[in-house]
Amino acid sequence: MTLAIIGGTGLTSLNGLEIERREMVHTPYGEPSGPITHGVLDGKPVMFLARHGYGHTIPPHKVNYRANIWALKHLNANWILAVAAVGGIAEDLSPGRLVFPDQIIDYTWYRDHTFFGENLSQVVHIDFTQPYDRGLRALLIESARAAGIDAVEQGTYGATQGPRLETAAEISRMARDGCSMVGMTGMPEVALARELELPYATCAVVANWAAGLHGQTVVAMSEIESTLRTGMTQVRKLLTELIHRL
Ligand SMILES: CSC[C@H]1O[C@H](OP(=O)(O)O)[C@H](O)[C@@H]1O
Ligand code: HPA
Repeated sequence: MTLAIIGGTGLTSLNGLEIERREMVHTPYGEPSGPITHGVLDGKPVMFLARHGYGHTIPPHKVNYRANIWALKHLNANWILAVAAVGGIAEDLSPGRLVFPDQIIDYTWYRDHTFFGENLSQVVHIDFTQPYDRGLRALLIESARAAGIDAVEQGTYGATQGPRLETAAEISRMARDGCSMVGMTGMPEVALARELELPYATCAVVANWAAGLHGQTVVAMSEIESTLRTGMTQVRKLLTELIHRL
């Protein structure tokens, strides 16, 4: 049974991964973000894919989400753990914290968002009431507690189009909508995983307060980068616990 990890901003490689090989998969939907790395992490088989490419060259609206998810399914991944950087909207989502979203609102547009859009013998509507896999989320929560990580165990991810950051007014609207965090890659990734029946959960790292919050006049990329560096050390600790529970 193999865990696939999709690494986002701040996670283009996995510390401690014993790499066995890298494999490029050509999919009916085009090329994934890069080769899939097969290896062993803490004694268990793992696949790793850098969402924005290994040199972080693919912006969020240009990621080929369909090719990425299709490739992981094709390689027989059993679970997908997505690692993502987000801006914190809710009071408790301060920079540096980990959060495991349980809901998502899609504000993206014009992305290839379904495998069921063409060449069908009948129309398919998947259930998406609970977008994230309950079992994998439960393991994330248990793993964080075991690792002594003070993670926020639920929240609503608002997925924006990017690549620009949001205006203060957009963040106010998202807060009114019930979003507790904001990122640019949550959709359509999680929906595509559900379409292919791949259990998927997200571990998000809060990189910054979202635009306009807490008296902030600009969102500084330098601050985001340094917060993510420490956040990813926590993610690595979490992975050790998670892997032994799968
Ligand atoms: C200000 S960084 C924005 C960038 O980081 C997040 O990427 P990912 O979800 O892949 O970690 C966010 O969605 C944006 O793409
Ligand atoms: O403030 C943000 N907005 C959108 N995506 C993000 N990813 C990290 N921080 C942010």
